[in-house]
Formats: sequence, structure tokens, C-alpha cells
Amino acid sequence: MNGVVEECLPDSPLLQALNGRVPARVPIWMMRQAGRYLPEYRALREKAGDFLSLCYNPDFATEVTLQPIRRFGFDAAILFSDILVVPHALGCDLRFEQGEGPRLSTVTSLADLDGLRSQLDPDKVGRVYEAVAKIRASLPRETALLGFCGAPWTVATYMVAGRGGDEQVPARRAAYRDPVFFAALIDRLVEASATYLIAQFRAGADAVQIFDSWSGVLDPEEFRRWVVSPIRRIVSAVRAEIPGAPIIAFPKGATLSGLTELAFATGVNGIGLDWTADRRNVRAALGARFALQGNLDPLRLIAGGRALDEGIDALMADFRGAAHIFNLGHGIRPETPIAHVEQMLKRVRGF
Ligand SMILES: Cc1c2[nH]c(c1CCC(=O)O)Cc1[nH]c(c(CCC(=O)O)c1C)Cc1[nH]c(c(CCC(=O)O)c1C)Cc1[nH]c(c(C)c1CCC(=O)O)C2
Repeated sequence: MNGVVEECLPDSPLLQALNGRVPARVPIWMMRQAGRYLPEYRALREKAGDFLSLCYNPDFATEVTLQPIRRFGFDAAILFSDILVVPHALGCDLRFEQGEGPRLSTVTSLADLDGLRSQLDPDKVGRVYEAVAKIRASLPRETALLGFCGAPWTVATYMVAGRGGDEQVPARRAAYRDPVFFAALIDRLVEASATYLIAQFRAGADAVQIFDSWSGVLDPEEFRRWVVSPIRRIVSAVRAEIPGAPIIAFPKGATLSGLTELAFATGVNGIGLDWTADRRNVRAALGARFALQGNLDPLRLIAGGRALDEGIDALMADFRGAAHIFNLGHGIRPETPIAHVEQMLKRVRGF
């Protein structure tokens, strides 16, 4: 597709897959690969205090990003940060309560939106870009560095509700009742997210992933409007600055028609599948050259044993000869045994 990728990291199987090629070996990484299942993460987290201080300290963020690479040798590192850094840098208050997830100041009207910044606060995002540069400089050459952002729809659901949960009712209701406000909120996030991703590429990211963790709660019309269209606009804004920029979308819970539409309408290079997606149908609809990532149920990784081996074998068989990136269907959970991650790597690498 593009020459940029190959010049930068010729040895990266992940970038080869995103380039529509069948890599010599199937690249593997895990969503949430740096995190609480790792004792070295828990130790550093204790030292740093809260989660946001980790995210905004480039040395800590670098160290945490590298931990799973050192331990497991994954083919990609993902920047340690959070999708809620974008609303935070637009001026929303944000805290992470222990065991309760994020809490934000709510944005529910045009007046609230006017009270936010129009541009990302450079004091906040500057630290993220600094972390990206440090991470890239510390990584082995063949290990790709993934930047990321939340998709506008998913980030908006947290901004409107001030928290996660309950099928994102507050945001869905706001989108129906006040589409003028909601479209303005999405526009602000499209612009901020594009700027954010462009800066991550310039700082050294090799590819980026757009997380749309809540795309599965929308009806097909709303999916088109608040998932497909904003992602398409971000992709085109990023590619205008970074020609050929490799981009993965993760539209969790999307239907087959939603996935197909997203793949064809947005121009992303790859799509992440959650564990409910019927991968053979998706592969048949998109063709073997369109990079597909994920799909292993994270609970198979917790179970280990045969449940894990069988899940891996079936997945690898279904994606044989395709542009495939091995991953879970969602983030690894904190209670996952490290020995099972090792079992997974061994099996995927030995396939
Ligand atoms: C919805 C969402 C968020 N954040 C993210 C998403 C989209 C992906 C998904 O659906 O999981 C994305 C994210 N969050 C984090 C990363 C880092 C990179 C990685 O390892 O994948 C990434 C890519 C670290 C994190 N983000 C968070 C932690 C846990 C913080 C801690 O207690 O140490 C980590 C490691 C906190 C977080 N951040 C968020 C929530 C709801 C929570 C609380 C729930 C939880 O604790 O898992 C928002």
C-alpha cells in the first residue's frame, strides 16, 4: 500500500500485515499488555501513586510500556497511556478511583463544550509525545510502536456520562435529543484526535490504533453517523499529514455489516475483532489481504490449558495465509496468570 512503512521498519511483521502482506511469522501483541497482571507494573504503580501520574511521567510511561516487551518479546509495544487523556487535555476534570474506574466532569450541552479548550493542552499531551519518542528510542528495531486514541464516539460516552457503564445510555440519549450538541462534541473530538495521532506519528509511533470500545451499543444508522464517519474523518486528516500512516480500528461489538462498512468507508489498514465476531465471515467479506487482528476470548487466556490451546489453533487455522495480527478480543484482565501468556506465545510462535 505505502512505501513509508517498509522504509522505516522493514523487519516488522506487524507493519507487513498492515501493508496487506502475509508476514513470515504471525505478529503478536495484547491489548492492555502493560498492566495489573504484571508484578513489575504493580510495583511501579505503587511507587508512582495514581494511574494518571504514571501516564504523564515520560520515564514511568516508557518503563511500563517496555515491561511486557522485555518479559515476552511481543512484536509490538503499545504506548502506555489512556484514551481519557484527550478529554483531560481538552479541560475536563479526570480522576481514576481505585477499583471504580474513571470519573470525569460531564459535558452535556453546547455551553459545557464552549467551556472546554479548542486545542489540546500542550502541557499534558507534550508529555505523551515525549514518552513516545523515548519508547521508540529504547525498542528493538523490529518491534513496532503503536500509538493510540479513543474513537470520538467512545470518548464522548465517557464525557457525557462522566463515567463508564450501563450501555452508554446518557450519550445515546444525548445523541437523539440534542444532535446539534452531540455533533459539535464529536467534531471537537475528531479534530483533537487527529492532531493527537499526527503528533504521535511525528514523535515515533509506527502505527496507531483507534479504540471504539462502545461501538456495539449503537443502532446501524447511529453507527454510521457516530462511528464510521468520525473515524473516516480522522483517517483522512492523519493521512493528509502522514502519507500512508498505518491505522487499525477496534470497533468492539460491531456487527458484520458494521465491520465491513468501517473497513471499506474509512480507509483503515486493519480491524481488531472482539471475541464475538465470526472471523471466517469477516475474512470472507474483507478478503485475505485486509489485516485482521484479535478475536481470542480473553477468558480463554485466564482458563489456560486446552481451552487456550484449542482457541489459538482454531484462530491460527482460520487466518492461515492472511494478513493476520494475533491478539485478544479485548484487553487482558488483571487476574490472568502469566504462565498462560507464556503458553500462548509459545503456541503461536510454534504454529
Ligand atoms: C475504554 C478504555 C479506557 N482506556 C482504554 C480504553 C479502550 C480499550 C478498552 O476498551 O479497554 C485504553 C487503554 N487503557 C490503557 C491503555 C494502555 C496500553 C495497553 O497496555 O493497552 C490503553 C490502550 C491503560 C489502562 N487504563 C486503565 C488501567 C488500569 C489503571 C490501574 O489501576 O493501574 C490501565 C493499565 C484504567 C481505565 N481506563 C479506562 C477505564 C474504563 C479504566 C478503568 C478500568 C480498568 O481499570 O481496567 C478507559
